Amino acid sequence: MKITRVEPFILHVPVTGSQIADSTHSITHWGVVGARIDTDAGLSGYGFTGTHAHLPGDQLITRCIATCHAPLLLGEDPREVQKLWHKLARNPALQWIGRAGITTLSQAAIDVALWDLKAKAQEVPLWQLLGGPVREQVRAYNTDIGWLSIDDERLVQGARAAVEQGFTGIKIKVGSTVERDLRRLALVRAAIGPDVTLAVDGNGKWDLATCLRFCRGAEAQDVYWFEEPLWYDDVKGHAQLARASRIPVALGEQLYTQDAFSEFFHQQAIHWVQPDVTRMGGLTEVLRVCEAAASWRLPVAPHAGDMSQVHVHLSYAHPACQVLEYIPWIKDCFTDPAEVGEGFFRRPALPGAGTTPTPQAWDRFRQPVA
Ligand SMILES: O=C(NO)[C@H](O)[C@H](O)[C@H](O)CO
Ligand SMILES: [Mg+2]
Repeated sequence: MKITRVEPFILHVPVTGSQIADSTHSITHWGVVGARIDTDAGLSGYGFTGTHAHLPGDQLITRCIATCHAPLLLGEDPREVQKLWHKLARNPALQWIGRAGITTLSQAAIDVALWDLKAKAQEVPLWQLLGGPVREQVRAYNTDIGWLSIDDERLVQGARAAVEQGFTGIKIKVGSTVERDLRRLALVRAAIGPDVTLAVDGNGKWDLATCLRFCRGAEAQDVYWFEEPLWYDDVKGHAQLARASRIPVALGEQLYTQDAFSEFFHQQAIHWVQPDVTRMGGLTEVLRVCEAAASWRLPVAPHAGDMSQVHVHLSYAHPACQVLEYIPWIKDCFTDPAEVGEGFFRRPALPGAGTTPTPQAWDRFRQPVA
């Protein structure tokens, strides 16, 4: 099988309620920035990275796909995923301009498209290609009810509704003021009861002193994990927080390489590992991180930069994965949506990686790739 064409694409898909915010970002659409890879066997694979739908930035990624990565792929066998991952990631000219950033987001779209092709060629869902299911169910936790843009009353209503729908895990955003965030945390804990896991996510906003103050007040609410409490690259700060607080530290959605995770492992600065195929140059590097997490006996909760379209396959197939984020913004854009029923992700049925857009989504949400 040979790669005959690589076509970049951009979809901008509205978020729930037309606008959401965390401590750092406020967005109206999710950017699905990807590549369709065609082959001489008549199969096409799709992969994408996730952005905040900033079109000029998305077009930088698609230009990287079209002019830097695509020429390295034409004529290659798409099933040789490891070889092609290294060919792109270690291309001297591209490595020189970006070992982490736009080049890895561009490569993420391509690597996932290759895994999609590989699974389609074997006519199996990706979880089967990865070794088959290691669990009967993949537990979901709902992030989409916990945005900072949601007022207290609707926050409590949404949390209750999620529990009524069967969710056994919830995550709410923090990073506004400690007082406001502790108040909201207590309201949600009171609303959902003691048995639903309740995580918080700061998206890297606060400094260590603020995190310590928040954690002192939050410990009474049995917080499942404190996600991205500090700046993404601050390994020593996370290590200090992990030692000073009894709330587990989670991070990873902003890390690009296995080496970045390795530093957090070695400094014991992480309890929950949250890699993301849309940031790490694809599934190939995320699999390395899952193996490393397993060797450190740390649980994995993949981040939903893909809105769990691909990570639901990973979570069924990799023993280190324990729970998966649910954000439903883009699921209906795909022929095999990442769906949750009674608190658990449905096991995907179709061949591939869950990344094939529907014709309706393709027509409705396409943006110009410049
Ligand atoms: O942190 C996250 N999940 O854990 C979300 O991906 C971000 O909040 C969204 O991208 C909006 O910025
Ligand atoms: Mg997060």
